[in-house]
Parts: sequence; C-alpha cells; structure tokens
Amino acid sequence: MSDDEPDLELLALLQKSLGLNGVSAVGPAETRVLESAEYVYNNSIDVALDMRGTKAAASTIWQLMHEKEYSFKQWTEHELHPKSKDKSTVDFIFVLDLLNFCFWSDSDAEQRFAIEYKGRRWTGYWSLVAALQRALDEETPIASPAYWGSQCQDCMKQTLSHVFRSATAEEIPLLDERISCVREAGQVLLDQFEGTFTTCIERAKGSAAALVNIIVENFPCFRDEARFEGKTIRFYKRAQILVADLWACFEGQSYGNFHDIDKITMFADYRIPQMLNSLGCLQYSPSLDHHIRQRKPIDSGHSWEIQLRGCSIWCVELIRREIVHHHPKAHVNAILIDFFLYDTIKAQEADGIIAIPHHRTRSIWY
Ligand SMILES: Nc1nc2c(c(CN[C@H]3C=C[C@H](O)[C@@H]3O)cn2[C@@H]2O[C@H](COP(=O)(O)O)[C@@H](O)[C@H]2O)c(=O)[nH]1
Repeated sequence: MSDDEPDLELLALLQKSLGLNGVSAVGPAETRVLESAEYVYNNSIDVALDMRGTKAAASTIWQLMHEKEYSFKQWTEHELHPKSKDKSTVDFIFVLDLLNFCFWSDSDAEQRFAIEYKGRRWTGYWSLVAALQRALDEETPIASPAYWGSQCQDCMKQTLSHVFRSATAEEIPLLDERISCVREAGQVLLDQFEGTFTTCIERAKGSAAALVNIIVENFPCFRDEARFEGKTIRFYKRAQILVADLWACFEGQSYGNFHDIDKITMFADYRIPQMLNSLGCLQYSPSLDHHIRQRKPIDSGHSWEIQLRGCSIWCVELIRREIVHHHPKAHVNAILIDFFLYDTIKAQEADGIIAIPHHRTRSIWY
C-alpha cells in the first residue's frame, strides 16, 4: 500500500462501525476505476490508443447503436436471460456475475467446454447462463445463498460439478475457484446481508458507485485490483457488470434504479480489448502483438494484462465522450457501449470474422 492510498480495509472497518457500510462517509461515492484507467493509459508503453481510430470508431458505434435503437432493453431480449423482474432475478444476476469469468479454451470448437440446454450447445458466457437456467429447471436452487450455506465443501463440489457438466470431455475452466467463490459469497451474504443481495442494494441507497464499493469491500472474490507503477489499480469488472446487469435487466427501475449509473465504466474482460484492437483503437507493441497472435498465456497481474485492461477502459471512456460531444441528447453510457461491443464481437465470431485472438489470462477477475 503506497502512502498516497487510503487504507481501504481500515476505511471499510470505520464505515461499518458507523453503519455507513460501503456508502461514502463524505460526499457522493466514487469507485476510482476511471482514475485508475487514466493512470494506466498515461503509463503504458506496450498498449497505446490511436486517436483517429478511436474517433472513427465512436462515429461507427454511435451510428450502429442509433440504427438498432440499442438500449438496456436488449438485455432481457437475450433468449437465456431471466424475464421476471423480481427478487429471484436479483439472486440469479448475483450468482451469474459471481461466476462470470474465464470461459476461453485452447480446444477447438467441437472439443471445448459446452453446456447442452434447450436443444443447443452453449459456449463462453452463454454456457454459464445456460448452466444456471438448466439447474433451476432441474430444481437445484443454484441462486439461493441459503442453499449454498447449507452445503458442505464436498456437497458443493458435487452440486457444481453437476450444474456445470459439459457436453464435451472438457470441463468448465477454474471449477474449484468457482466453488470457492460460491462458498465465500454465500457466507458473506448470510453473515452480513440477511442472506440476500437485495440488502446490499438497499444499503447503497440508489448509488451504483456505492453498491460497487459495498461489493468489493465485503466480497474478496470481487476485489479486482492490481499493482502497476507504484499504484493500486482498480478494475472491479465483475462488481461493475453486476450493477450494470441489474440496471439493464430492471430497465433503471426497482432493483435497477441508480441515480449515478453513468459512473460505471466498461468491463475490463478479454473480449472488448480484442474488439477495440480490431477497430483500430487499441495498438499493441510488436512483442505484445506477437505474443497474443501466438495465443501465448499472459499471467494475471502481468504489466501487459494491466495495460490491456486499463487502456481499454480509458478507450471506451474517450469513445463515450466523443459520442456525447457530437450527440449531447443521446443517452449513451459506457455500459451500453460495452454491451454493444460485446454483442457485436460475438455476432462477428459467429460469422467467422475475427482479426486477432484475444489475450489469454486465466483468473477469477474476468
Ligand atoms: N465487457 C464485457 N464482458 C462481458 C460481457 C458479457 C455478456 N454480457 C451480456 C449482458 C449484456 C450484453 O448485451 C451481453 O449480452 C460477458 N462478458 C465477459 O466476456 C468474457 C466471455 O467472453 P466469451 O468467452 O466470448 O463468451 C468473460 O470475461 C465474461 O465475463 C459484456 O457484456 N461486456
């Protein structure tokens, strides 16, 4: 912890003792993710932004989003996403984004981990949604923290192995880590939040940033941070996409009603950097470019990984500013740009269009 950084653990303890759990004791809550992203961008040497490419991409993205009338409504339109707008859907979204990480495989399309559901094989993020929906259809209460808390370690391993049983010989990546995440989160929800994530939402008092802070302060498996050039870099990818999925699913109402939703940044995963690179926004140094094209792994916490993630967040922020500058009345935020880019690259992948592979880091963070 460097001198200029407040001790978040101590601050969290103080806030908890004052009953200000996760809600900033003074002034509006901030996640400090964008500040981290700008710092990474200003100190990156292997990843750079191409300003002409970024401006051109902003124009293209806006045009396509406008033509498609892209909004948070697309979230519910996805075949596998939950349709009911109630507490059970909050619990579903919590377990979804608790486990929303690391689906990439080095196996080919036929051999890679896949979930069979509704007569189709689902891979990647959609394999997770399919597995959870299939579990609910089979009456396994996979979204219930009380159920997780009642399971011993071995029972939980058996349950999740069954929930994530693959249609191929390859199992879901990081299964043991996923079991640990469920057990840890279940314990925290039961001990501190009356066994339901809706208590966290209530304590955030309508602030998306406060809810992100409550999540990362109380659930270590969401605390997506790294050290880079002497500073703590905050990405908070799953905490932010959890808040964004609530906002999109509930269309800004009820459990998705946040007055500061535009403080949420792009979600630093492995897909959006790939898309930004193929759009000519993100440029890699020759050694990094070669490494990624060779499909070689990059360790979690490696400088290259932090530069890829931080510069991607900053790039989407510049795209957002460019769009809002030319279309002041447009309701576009980093979430919708991000969702649009993810859906677009998945559609391109389905059509066999991929310029350069995505980077390969195995971690629970994204
Ligand atoms: N930045 C960003 N990352 C996203 C998503 C989503 C899905 N969001 C849905 C909800 C609304 C949107 O409209 C999407 O339909 C998954 N991921 C991440 O990607 C990786 C999975 O990739 P692949 O293995 O190819 O499926 C993995 O790290 C996963 O966490 C997103 O939206 N943004």
